[in-house]
Amino acid sequence: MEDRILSSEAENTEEQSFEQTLRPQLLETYIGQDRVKSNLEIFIQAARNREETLDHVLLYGPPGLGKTTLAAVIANEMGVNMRTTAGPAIERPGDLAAILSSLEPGDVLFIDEIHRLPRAIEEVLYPAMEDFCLDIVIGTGPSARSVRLDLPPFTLVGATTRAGAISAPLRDRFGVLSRLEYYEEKDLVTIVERTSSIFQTEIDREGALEIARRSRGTPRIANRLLKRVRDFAQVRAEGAITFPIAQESLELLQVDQLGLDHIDHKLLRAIIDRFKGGPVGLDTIAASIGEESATIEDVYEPYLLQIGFLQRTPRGRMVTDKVYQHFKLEMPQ
Ligand SMILES: Nc1ncnc2c1ncn2[C@@H]1O[C@H](COP(=O)(O)OP(=O)(O)OP(=O)(O)O)[C@@H](O)[C@H]1O
Ligand SMILES: [Mg+2]
Repeated sequence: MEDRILSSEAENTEEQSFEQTLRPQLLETYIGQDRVKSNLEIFIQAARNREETLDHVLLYGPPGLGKTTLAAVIANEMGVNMRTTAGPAIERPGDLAAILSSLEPGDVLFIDEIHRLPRAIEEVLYPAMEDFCLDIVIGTGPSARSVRLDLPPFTLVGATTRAGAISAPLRDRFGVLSRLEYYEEKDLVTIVERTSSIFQTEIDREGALEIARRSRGTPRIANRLLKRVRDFAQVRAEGAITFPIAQESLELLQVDQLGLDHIDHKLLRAIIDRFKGGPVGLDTIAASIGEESATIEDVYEPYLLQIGFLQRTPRGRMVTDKVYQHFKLEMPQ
């Protein structure tokens, strides 16, 4: 997969530490996702009033929409500490048992990429989530026996980009399932303005709007584009970001007006030029542009489906009228 300024995944550790400084800490400063937020607000308030732990929460949705950020916000709002781990980091049941037994009462345990937990480890989680206990087998063979250990009450917050990959028994043990959506333009404008003020960079409304419009509904991309536009503004315009500055620098970065780049163009043009606009099977498209089917499905396609540029049909993918208009092409008969 190529490097891509519009990738919705975090690029490297430098970007991760940059993001860390931009994370809102409270529900009030967490922008957008109103439906998810107002539900959580009620559950958090209720749990606090009863002096109980919050129900286990599963956060799901595409990369860069704020799942990790929201997990930390939940812990902050509950006034507890958060322990963080990730599905692929837990290799043996004992690893998870060690983490669970080191929690303090009320803590949030955040498991990122929870769909990648091995099945044998998932099974350790079931009694932990349900009854706050661990079943440990001591010894082997005929003398083996199972011992039950109590755990402090805790809240599991799981995050995943692939809700469909989570097993039903695990999914059923979460009391709160929250799906994060692509952000509306107005919320991305607020995010861009907030980040600019943290950067102490001047930006006007039209400049912020132009960056928001090209950010594919994703705060991570909005912040990344802002950072590049800010560099451009410093060199060309004494630092202030205006509409023409944003527009010019995003053109240079080859991000088009809808936030599409050369990879999106390549994919869409291949369907138009080689397959008459579709329908065409995913594997055929993948072979024709030299990409993995899974990459197209998980990384390239979701946003194109979201904006109604692609459609999934039983016979494969099809481009829509909007794509012909966007490329100023004649619709085929
Ligand atoms: N609601 C929000 N308000 C303001 N900034 C946000 C919001 N959501 C996300 N961000 C910013 O976007 C960046 C990415 O968010 P985050 O890392 O939480 O996404 P994620 O969903 O966990 O992504 P991944 O699936 O890759 O783990 C962070 O820098 C964060 O500051
Ligand atoms: Mg994350």
